[in-house]
Amino acid sequence: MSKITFNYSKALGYIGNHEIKALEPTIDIAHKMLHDKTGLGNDFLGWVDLPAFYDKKELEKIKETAEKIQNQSDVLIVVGIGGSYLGARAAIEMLSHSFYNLLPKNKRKTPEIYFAGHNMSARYIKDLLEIIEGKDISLNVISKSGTTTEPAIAFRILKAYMENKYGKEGVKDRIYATTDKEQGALKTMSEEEGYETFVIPDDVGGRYSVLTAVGFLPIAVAGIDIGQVMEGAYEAYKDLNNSTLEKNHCYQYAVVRNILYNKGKTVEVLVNYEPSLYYMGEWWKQLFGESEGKDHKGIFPASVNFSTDLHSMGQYIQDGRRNIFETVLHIESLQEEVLIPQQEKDLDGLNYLTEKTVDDINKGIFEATLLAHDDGGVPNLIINIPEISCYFYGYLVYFFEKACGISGYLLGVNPFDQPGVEAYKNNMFTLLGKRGYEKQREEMLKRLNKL
Ligand SMILES: O=P(O)(O)OC[C@H]1O[C@H](O)[C@H](O)[C@@H](O)[C@@H]1O
Repeated sequence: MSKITFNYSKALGYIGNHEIKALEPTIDIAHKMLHDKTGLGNDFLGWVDLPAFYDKKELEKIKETAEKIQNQSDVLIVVGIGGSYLGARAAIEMLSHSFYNLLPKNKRKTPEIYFAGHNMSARYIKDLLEIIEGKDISLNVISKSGTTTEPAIAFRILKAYMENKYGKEGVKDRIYATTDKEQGALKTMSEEEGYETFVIPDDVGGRYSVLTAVGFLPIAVAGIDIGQVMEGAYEAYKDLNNSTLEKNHCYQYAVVRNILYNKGKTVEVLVNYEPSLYYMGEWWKQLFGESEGKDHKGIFPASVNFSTDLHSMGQYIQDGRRNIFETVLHIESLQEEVLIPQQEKDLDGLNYLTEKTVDDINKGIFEATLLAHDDGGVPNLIINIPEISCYFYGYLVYFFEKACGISGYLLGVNPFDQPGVEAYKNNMFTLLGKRGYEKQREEMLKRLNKL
């Protein structure tokens, strides 16, 4: 089976192979820290061996429940935020029809899937309630802590809506909770209300949790083969379980991005040429942003969608401040073939392209951009993905998770905590008047010119 590979030849004008070699001993240490669980954040390394030692019974239970949801409902609502949302959305967007929810019933045997709890927009919730009106609904609420405000509020609203529709007894069979095995409000509520629960292992943090029930239940409901996803992750687990830089493309990526960072390339832009990879970029940003952005350091992860953004952000990348490098998700071969039709009168002057497919043009844009950005002073890293498939989704997820862990250790941070996200939460609780947060309220209201 072909593999995901890493190519940094378009960064060699900025870094030398000797610099990569010089990091070999450090990489060996970082590898051991991850595998022997001796580094910072070692309580959260359950994801490292997950593809080899995952709970097979749980996976079967997920498949059965997914089938049940497919049969019982027209719609699945997935409530979650951050790591309890992005991985599933990335998989469903990458591996399903581009217009999945709009497909007619005879073309899509699986439920429509909507996400909630990842924003606090009244408008979004109103519109969602309108779109699900008259349809049969199942809901998967996902929260590791079980206490995150946005999904908890969205769940409260949707739970009330569902109880009104199906009764308290009826919803027992339609609400599925994915949370900690014993802690948190969601766990307590699920026990009290009698919801079926799925467990997020203690030692797997939110942004590393897509290969557990967190990602797998919604992904399976969409009709995606989660066994194949795990197979891909397992292959990555085996391929990347060595610290030989020459062989380990994932570690090469971690090393190269750190060398570039140390040379002032502080922004990494993840590039895709397939709209279905948009949420892969969102997932990747959380993974790297929360893992590395701390102690006043870390690469700023950004993402762009080409060729759309070549007509907007392309200007900045080509010509703006030179603190950027790009990492391109390059899909080597696409199944879909769309031909460019010949026209008798060549009014738009495009007849010279009629021997080519749309994907040929997309690849042409990729190669042209690669050279242009190289000329413009932007190092380009390429991650070659043989094709868009469940298997390579799993492989890619594990590739990035491991690169992120290693990269964080190279940077000297704990890649498995996120202390920075608490700041806004504390302010919010204070301002909204949560009990126990009264102390700074007055001072905060003054700062907002509300007193
Ligand atoms: O799964 P939950 O506990 O609800 O957390 C959801 C998300 O919220 C947080 O604030 C964290 O910054 C994220 O790392 C996490 O993925």
